[in-house]
Amino acid sequence: MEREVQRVRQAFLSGRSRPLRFRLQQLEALRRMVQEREKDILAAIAADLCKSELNAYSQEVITVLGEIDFMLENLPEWVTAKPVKKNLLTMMDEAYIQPQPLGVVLIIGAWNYPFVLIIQPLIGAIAAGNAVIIKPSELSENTAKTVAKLLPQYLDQDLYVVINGGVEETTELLKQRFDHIFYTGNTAVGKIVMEAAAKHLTPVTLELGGKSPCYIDKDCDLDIVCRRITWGKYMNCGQTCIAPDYILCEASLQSQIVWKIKETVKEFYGENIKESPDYERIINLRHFKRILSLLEGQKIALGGETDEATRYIAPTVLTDVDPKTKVMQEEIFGPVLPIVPVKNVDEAIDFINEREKPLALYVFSHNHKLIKRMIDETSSGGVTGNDVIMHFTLNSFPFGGVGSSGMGAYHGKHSFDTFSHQRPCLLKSLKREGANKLRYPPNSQSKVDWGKFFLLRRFNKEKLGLLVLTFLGIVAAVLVKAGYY
Ligand SMILES: NC(=O)c1ccc[n+]([C@@H]2O[C@H](COP(=O)([O-])OP(=O)(O)OC[C@H]3O[C@@H](n4cnc5c(N)ncnc54)[C@H](O)[C@@H]3O)[C@@H](O)[C@H]2O)c1
Ligand SMILES: CCCCCCCCCCCCCCCCCC=O
Repeated sequence: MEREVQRVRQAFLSGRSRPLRFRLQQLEALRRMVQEREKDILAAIAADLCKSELNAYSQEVITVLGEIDFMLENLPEWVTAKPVKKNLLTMMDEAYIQPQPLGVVLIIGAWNYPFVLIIQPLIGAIAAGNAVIIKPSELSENTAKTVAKLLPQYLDQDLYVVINGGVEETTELLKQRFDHIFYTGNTAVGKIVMEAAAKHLTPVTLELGGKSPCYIDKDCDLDIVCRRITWGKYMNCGQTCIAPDYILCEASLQSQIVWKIKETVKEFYGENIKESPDYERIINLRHFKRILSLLEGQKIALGGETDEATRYIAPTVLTDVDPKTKVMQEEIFGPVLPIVPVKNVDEAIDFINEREKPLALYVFSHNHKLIKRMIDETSSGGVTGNDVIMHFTLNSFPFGGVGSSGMGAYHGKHSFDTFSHQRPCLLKSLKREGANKLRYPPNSQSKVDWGKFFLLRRFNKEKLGLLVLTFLGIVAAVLVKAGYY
């Protein structure tokens, strides 16, 4: 492992990942890989998650292609140095921020969207000029193998390397020194990753999970609300980090919600859900049993049917759920939707704020003020009003958690920034030494007064201020040269 990381570091130190032209070429090659090997990629995702190729394409491949195009379009502007505002003491100098690559980045992916969750951060890391080691999830082994086979056929083989393996290999990998670690997965392992990173003072991005609430106000169109929630909850069989985890609403709305979700489930997946190409399965037996254990003692208002042999769990809704029960203590990550009755929006806000900060928050209402209030008075990684999941699709948004749902963010420019160091560069001349005397010892009250004047004085009108400051700067330089202080 150590030798492999060393090899990637040597490739980074060669400097070839840095030029803009190289980054663009690699991103184009990655796009070619996705286009030319689409069938292999879709077949691998389908095998891992019992997912139709159409769904694999719309949930994973579209996102990846969109992200590559966005990078190719904007990268030339992002990599250029950005001049910054100067003060009087540096007004004759060159001052700019130059984004630079961090070095060797480790990307650890999760199994639930096994392709996009490693390739989307990879796009950002390449765009920022880094070398990358990718560790896909061992639970989605078909996608892991396919990515390991395809990437070296299209990308620089020494700069971008896939290492496959489970806990043992990841543990070994985490002992190595990286310049950034980007981890997607559960919160418990997130802590392990952060602890390992701390040994080398390596910065981390942690894309974690949590229980994302969904508040339904009585002033709304329940048909539409339930259709949108049904889509986001049961997509990928509930195994989506930003799926609505549970519903908060007034008790009287419950029966209507159950009825409308039931109708929508029929509309989406047909009479025989097991036969639907749009309904996936639970990833493995451990998760299947974990989700079943969450149903114990609950009032099942819809679904509840299961089949261990195929790891099938029907779209399920629980009503009158007690917040103290197990289903409300952990992220469900399966097709089970508890409804917890609350009296009103105040109680819903308190309920959310008494718990860990979620990755996403959803609020449905015709009342725009109520939605704004919910946003103002709570915290979560992201929010969507009157829909679910969709904020993930906008790559101008930073995607990430807050508190126990994660730290750092990515997508689009935010990925580029995550994998870059914003380096402040100040280029002075060895001339004009007279003005510099102000800061050299011995210090004096008049030097401090001039310093206060140059650095702290504010002028209302920017242009006028600059003119006055320029004039005063010249006067000061003359005074300094003439030895007046
Ligand atoms: N925020 C996001 O973007 C996002 C996306 C997808 C999933 N998630 C969250 O991830 C969770 C589901 O994923 P998961 O954790 O089951 O995925 P997982 O089991 O695939 O684990 C994630 C990664 O961690 C590694 N890993 C597992 N145990 C480890 C250990 N002891 N030491 C070091 N590495 C280890 C695995 O090899 C894998 O690569 C959910 O909580 C979900 O909300 C978050
Ligand atoms: C039929 C064409 C529809 C076009 C696409 C519609 C938007 C699809 C959005 C899918 C979003 C997938 C979410 C992936 C979340 C991954 C992170 C968490 O697990």
